[in-house]
Amino acid sequence: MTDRLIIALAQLNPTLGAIKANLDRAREARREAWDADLILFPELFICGYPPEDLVLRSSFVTACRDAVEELARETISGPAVLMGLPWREGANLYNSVALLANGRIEAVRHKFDLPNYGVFDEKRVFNAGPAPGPIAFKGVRLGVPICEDIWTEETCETLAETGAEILLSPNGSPFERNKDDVRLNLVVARVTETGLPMAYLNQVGGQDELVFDGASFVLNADRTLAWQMPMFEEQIALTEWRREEDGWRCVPGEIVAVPENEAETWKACVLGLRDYVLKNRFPGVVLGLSGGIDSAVVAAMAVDALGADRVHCVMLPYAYTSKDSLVDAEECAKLLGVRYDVVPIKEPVEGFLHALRPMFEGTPAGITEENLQSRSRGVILMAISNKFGAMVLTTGNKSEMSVGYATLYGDMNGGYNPIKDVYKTEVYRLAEWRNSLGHVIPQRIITKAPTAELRENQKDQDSLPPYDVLDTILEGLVENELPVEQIIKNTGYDEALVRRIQHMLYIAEYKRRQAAPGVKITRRNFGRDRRYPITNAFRDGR
Ligand SMILES: Nc1ncnc2c1ncn2[C@@H]1O[C@H](COP(=O)(O)OP(=O)(O)OC[C@H]2O[C@@H]([n+]3cccc(C(=O)O)c3)[C@H](O)[C@@H]2O)[C@@H](O)[C@H]1O
Ligand SMILES: Nc1ncnc2c1ncn2[C@@H]1O[C@H](COP(=O)(O)OP(=O)(O)OP(=O)(O)O)[C@@H](O)[C@H]1O
Ligand SMILES: NC(=O)CC[C@H](N)C(=O)O
Repeated sequence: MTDRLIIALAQLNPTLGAIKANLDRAREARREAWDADLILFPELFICGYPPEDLVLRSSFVTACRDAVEELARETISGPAVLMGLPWREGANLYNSVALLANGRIEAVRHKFDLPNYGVFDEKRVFNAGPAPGPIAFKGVRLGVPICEDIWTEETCETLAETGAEILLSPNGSPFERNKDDVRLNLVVARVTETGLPMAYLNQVGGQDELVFDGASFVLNADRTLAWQMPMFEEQIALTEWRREEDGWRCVPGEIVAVPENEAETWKACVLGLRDYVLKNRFPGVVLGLSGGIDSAVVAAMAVDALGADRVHCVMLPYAYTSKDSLVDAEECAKLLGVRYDVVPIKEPVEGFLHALRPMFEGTPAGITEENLQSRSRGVILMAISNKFGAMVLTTGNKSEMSVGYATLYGDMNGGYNPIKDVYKTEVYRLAEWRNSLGHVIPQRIITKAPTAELRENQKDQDSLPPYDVLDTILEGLVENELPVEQIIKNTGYDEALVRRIQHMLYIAEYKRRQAAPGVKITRRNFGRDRRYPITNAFRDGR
């Protein structure tokens, strides 16, 4: 029995499905933490989280098991390992953690509480394990509740009742604004109920729409914070634990400051974008830079994510593109230091109009002709992507995605959208915040009235309410699922307006189903968090 343990917390960024690379990263982490007794990895680290239906493939589960067996053999020397992997037992498949020590897999525990809400679908692919007991390691009983297991009381309570002395929780907990506070409150509750200290370890990195922020921490039994690890960065923390009269205590270590508000959102968008591009092996990104706020913010995020030399901006002017837009786009590209090209779309637009003239003869010009401009830009950006390999970024913010204010197969073209879950009012705040670190977005882009420039003197506010009004209504409808009547009562807005926005939101579902994925930053992103039918005749109170 020991009275001192060094436990390494490996807050790392796995690549989903890259089992060999993740195994190598685990080996490297073990070397870095060679003096530790034990190294803890995030939930399902060997394959990355969330593996979704990949775990339904027996070859995938076998490859994970083989990799973990290989690592186990190496634990003849150096630190023991707590490693997450999918674990098959007869007909059951569990989301598990294995203790690797003395050259073998010494113990396995399974996740008891499988999350099945929001973005999570674990009951679809995993079986719930039996209530786990502690794992004995060097004479210390370690409780290993896996992520959702700490979101309810039962697992930690069982672990405490069956003699656990320290709680070590591996997590795959995706980012949402202010979620670090939610997690801290949960851990405070579990620590209070059990009287046990807990190390909370989270994955870091982007995985499709999800961003894992890390922000791991250790809370002692007296509820004092012993460690706070960084957000959005890898780190291996060597935490020292001592047995004292009233139980185990983590010796206070580093407490790093975590970003908040715009800084937190910006970093999440940047990390989500960076990992999507790098993990899918694109050489860089290309986007249409219009001289408007959305594309300017996306370009700045892309530069922060990938470096200026991997970002290509293209201005695609037409008859309605103003002189200011041309000047602002060029200025923005200069400030960002990116490659900038101008490709006029007059000829393609006129080519389409010419081809359609016999059929369209006598019809009034309108949305159809406006969309041809957006679609010509979309075709050109995709051609640049095909030719040079860079992925197209699409730039629709959450306000626009909500009400269908974007052209399908036009400005909706693209592989990824870093601001998909960011409302327009927040896009402005992000631009101001980013400029406070270094001027990259010309001020006029932030102050001028938003316009799609698809016809003479067009302004977004011709067809939409002011964005602060729109965003308030949308937050009620999307984030909070409030009844229309409640939103009218809360805000005092015109009933017809709120009903119109609800209608626009519902009839744009078909567009969102065809939209590129983008970083989730809210409680309810358009993706897995909010699964509305496309064919939907329901309207509140009608
Ligand atoms: N339920 C459904 N299921 C499947 N498909 C459906 C559908 N309803 C319509 N459609 C199809 O979709 C077409 C309409 O969609 P679409 O072609 O995109 O065109 P639409 O939504 O009619 O027009 C685009 C809108 O976005 C605005 N816009 C465009 C570009 C940029 C910006 C900006 O500020 O960023 C704003 C523009 O002012 C206009 O209000 C229909 O013609 C039909 O083919
Ligand atoms: N003249 C243009 N040159 C290059 N890209 C353009 C141009 N106009 C539109 N785009 C692309 O289409 C997207 C949708 O733009 P649009 O100007 O229609 O509305 P927006 O949502 O206000 O965007 P932004 O604020 O970037 O202008 C832009 O973000 C940009 O990527
Ligand atoms: N992987 C999990 O079990 C995550 C679920 C948990 N509620 C979280 O977001 O942290």
